[in-house]
Amino acid sequence: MEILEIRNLNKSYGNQKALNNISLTIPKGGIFGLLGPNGAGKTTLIRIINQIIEGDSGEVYFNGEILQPKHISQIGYLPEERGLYKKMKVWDQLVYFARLKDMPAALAKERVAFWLKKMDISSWRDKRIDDLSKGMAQKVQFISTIIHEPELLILDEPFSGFDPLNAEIIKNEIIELKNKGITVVLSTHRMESVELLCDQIAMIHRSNKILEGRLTAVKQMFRPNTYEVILSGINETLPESWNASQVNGNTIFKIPLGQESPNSTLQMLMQYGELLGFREILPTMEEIFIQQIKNHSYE
Ligand SMILES: Nc1ncnc2c1ncn2[C@@H]1O[C@H](COP(=O)(O)OP(=O)(O)OP(=O)(O)O)[C@@H](O)[C@H]1O
Repeated sequence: MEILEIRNLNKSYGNQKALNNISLTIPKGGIFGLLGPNGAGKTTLIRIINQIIEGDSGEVYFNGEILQPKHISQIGYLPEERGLYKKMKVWDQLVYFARLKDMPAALAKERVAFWLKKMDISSWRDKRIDDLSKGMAQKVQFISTIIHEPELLILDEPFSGFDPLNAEIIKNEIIELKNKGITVVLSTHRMESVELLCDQIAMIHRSNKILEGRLTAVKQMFRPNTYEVILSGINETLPESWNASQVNGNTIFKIPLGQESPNSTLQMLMQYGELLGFREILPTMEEIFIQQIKNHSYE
């Protein structure tokens, strides 16, 4: 079952096309990476899902129903440009946001106390936002996004502004939310966090969807069919084309798989020395991202 289905969505700002006939299916549960270079159209799509702006044509379905205002309370949105009331105190602000999302007052207070404690920031409850550092305010904003336990969480660059320790805390919170069954849409330029967190991805470039699929399938799709080999105790001269190098007393090189099966390649390699390592090299998301953007930039 999908939580969001986007069909043939179009949006232009004047002459500037921001979304060109985008169709996407976001399954329930799991973390969905929405990727693309600057200006691709990601924020436009996220704003349409959050009903901040409307598409020109096309449809968005939430849990099988046409997206409508009643769904807002089931969505949590952490925008890239953060927005907290600077003069308001942390506690008042979080309770206010929870109430805006239809939470009863007693439950809202209970949840705010729970999250302040969980994030280890209970001592900040009476501080005003403009007395917090950027990273501290980000933590408060993160809590404001998840306080009403939405079914769908949309996080735009959730790690920006955090030091590595706090980024790790946020990452673990995202994993915990996913494990509770919450669907997360993660928009980020940090490919290492996509690699770590996402089950599925879609890539948008110049208003068009250029790639979609499970992360593992996408990585398989772009595998270079190349293996990394580590040998020690070489007893036969290696072919020059392997371009072997010496690292810590071992010989390391890459070979293409070609027509041979991995087993017969292994047997062939064993003739050359003691085989310490043999693994398929899979492309990183960073490599796939850069390659895809380059490939689609000349169309
Ligand atoms: N309010 C607006 N008025 C006019 N053009 C806009 C507006 N918002 C976005 N655009 C244009 O629409 C296109 C898509 O922008 P969008 O903000 O959706 O991209 P993005 O993928 O979120 O980029 P980034 O990664 O930089 O945040 C861009 O060409 C942008 O200049």
